[in-house]
Amino acid sequence: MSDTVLKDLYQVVRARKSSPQEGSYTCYLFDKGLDKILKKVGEECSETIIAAKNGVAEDTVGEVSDLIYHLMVMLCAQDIPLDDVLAELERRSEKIGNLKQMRVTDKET
Ligand SMILES: N=c1c2ncn([C@@H]3O[C@H](COP(=O)(O)OP(=O)(O)OP(=O)(O)O)[C@@H](O)[C@H]3O)c2ncn1[C@@H]1O[C@H](COP(=O)(O)O)[C@@H](O)[C@H]1O
Repeated sequence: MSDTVLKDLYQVVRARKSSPQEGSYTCYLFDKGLDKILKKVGEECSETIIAAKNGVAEDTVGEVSDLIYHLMVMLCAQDIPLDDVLAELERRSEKIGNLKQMRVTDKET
């Protein structure tokens, strides 16, 4: 899988917002508005939990993918750049990585 798939998905979703297309599910969601988008995020979240609880990996992968797509729609609906989320994850990764490194160093001394 390309590591740009998330960025590509976000770009497609953003393009749907600025230039609506016939038959586009994304445009249908933008037309319905934020409450509908948030309802879908909630539904997909619940379906993800149920799939994970059932323990069928293939179903969980499908539900997580639905959830991520709807999160991308939610971010676009609120004009929040995906890069802000990626930067936050990167910041946490560095911060938590540094903390773990400090703990290892503490144990060694
Ligand atoms: N990743 C997705 C994606 N994941 C899920 N879905 C749609 O999300 C919907 C979720 O299904 P549900 O049964 O929960 O909902 P529904 O009953 O169809 O509709 P609701 O009335 O409940 O909203 C399905 O119609 C799926 O097709 C997606 N639709 C689009 N994308 C991506 O968005 C791009 C643009 O899609 P369009 O906007 O449709 O051109 C596509 O190329 C994909 O990359």
